[in-house]
Amino acid sequence: MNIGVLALQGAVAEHMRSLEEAGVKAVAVKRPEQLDELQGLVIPGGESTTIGKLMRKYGFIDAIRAFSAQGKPIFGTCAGLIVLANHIESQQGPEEPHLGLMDMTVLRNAFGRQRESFETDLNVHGIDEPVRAVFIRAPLIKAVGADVDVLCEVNGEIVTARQGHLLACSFHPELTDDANLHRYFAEMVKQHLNVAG
Ligand SMILES: NC(=O)CC[C@H](N)C(=O)O
Repeated sequence: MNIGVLALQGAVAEHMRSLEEAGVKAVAVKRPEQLDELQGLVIPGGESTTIGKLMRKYGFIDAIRAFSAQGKPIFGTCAGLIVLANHIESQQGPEEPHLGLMDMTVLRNAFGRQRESFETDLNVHGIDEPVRAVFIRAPLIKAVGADVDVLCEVNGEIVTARQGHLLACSFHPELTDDANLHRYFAEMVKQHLNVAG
């Protein structure tokens, strides 16, 4: 089982390390053709506008939509969550969605004003151990569609959600040495492989 990490911009090496820690072979994805050999994909944190631009430039938008249409799991963290959302808002107003795969409204830099970054332990539904999370100019999920399950909230704000084979969190799980959320994602990929045969 190979899981790719979209390697256009952002925390790529850290996600690869966390996946290896979860017992999975991780691959840095630089070309859309590589997706054919992969069973799951992580879209890392970084800067969503930059990641979106590079995805358009290198032909990743249609390729990742086709990957998702096969039911292959995708995990977006922080900017990666923004890239997955079908509605994006910022302090300046609405923005064009990038992949538009997950039915949710996200607000960029939502924790940015009060505190640029912070670290905390979270209880995520479906994971027994606490998940160590680092928030860096993090987005929050303002609203989710009927098919989306909320897995974690901080002070009443949604920070982790799942829509079937799509998982998204507004923090950086890869900047800690706990790989609990990566193990959870690896399990989603294994389950899809079992169903797909
Ligand atoms: N740590 C992050 O990925 C921050 C996301 C970034 N603030 C954005 O809006 O794209």
